[in-house]
Amino acid sequence: SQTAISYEKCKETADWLLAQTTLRPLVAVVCGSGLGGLGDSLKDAVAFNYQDIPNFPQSTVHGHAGRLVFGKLKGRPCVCMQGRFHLYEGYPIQKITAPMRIFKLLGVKTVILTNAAGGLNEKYKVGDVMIIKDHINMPGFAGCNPLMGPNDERFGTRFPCMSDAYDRELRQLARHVGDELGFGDFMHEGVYCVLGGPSFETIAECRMLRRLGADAVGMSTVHEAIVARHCGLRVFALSLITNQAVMDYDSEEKANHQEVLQTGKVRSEQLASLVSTMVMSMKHDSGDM
Ligand SMILES: Nc1nc2ncn(CCNC(CO)CO)c2c(=O)[nH]1
Repeated sequence: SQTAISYEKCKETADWLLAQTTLRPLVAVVCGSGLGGLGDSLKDAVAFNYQDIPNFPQSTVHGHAGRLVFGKLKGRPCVCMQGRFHLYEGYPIQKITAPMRIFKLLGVKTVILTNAAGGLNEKYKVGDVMIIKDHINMPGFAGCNPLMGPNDERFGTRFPCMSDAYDRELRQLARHVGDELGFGDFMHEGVYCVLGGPSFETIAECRMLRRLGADAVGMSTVHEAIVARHCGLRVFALSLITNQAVMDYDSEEKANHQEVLQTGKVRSEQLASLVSTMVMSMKHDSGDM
């Protein structure tokens, strides 16, 4: 059901948060499975459990804390979601993406989305990082799109363009910062395909998605990116490759969540320094940070 999260509800939540902290974040970071550590590196942090925030959904997935953390990354005001929401948890898609609209009403300009994903591109190794340059919205093909239903012009236009969803400048910045930090040999740029989950994809589905041009497969991020772009936020997104999707029938490999979380631990501090260095280097003069 497309239970719309109304402008008024998002505004109520944003106003509640604005009353709780003097921080005014310009960047929001969404931490994927096992990448919640990013939120622990915020300075002068003020944290809210999702269940204490009016109209906020609750995290139900192991590896997703369920906290909204306001603080500073290298001196820049940020807000970090430790735990995000997925279709497979049974949430209406508009509940999953409501935080993007709340960030917009908080005055956030840029959203950084991170996730754990399976590698479809044979060049990718477990632990690699893929900068998302574009997405394939499989659920969207079947009408499962967060913008379905009446459009609220106060957020954005009825038919938003998605050909520029993943900000080119921020992708260039990420590649530059990655090279500076010596991460170049495990960083890639590619196409992320979202599926509903919670079952991992079959071998036939992996082979099909690869043929369709996908480099990584996951169960999140795309819905948030669409809603963020609809309301005019800049979007940067990256995937931590936590396993290689199984591509041939005689392979013994089996995707599992523990492996996803384990890989997240290995890379999370490097991802934290990539993201925090990006946040520090983002343009501020023109104020469209
Ligand atoms: N093959 C494969 N590997 C993956 N690693 C992480 N994810 C994203 C899904 N993450 C879930 C389960 O770990 C938790 O949100 C996937 C996926 O969907 N497929």
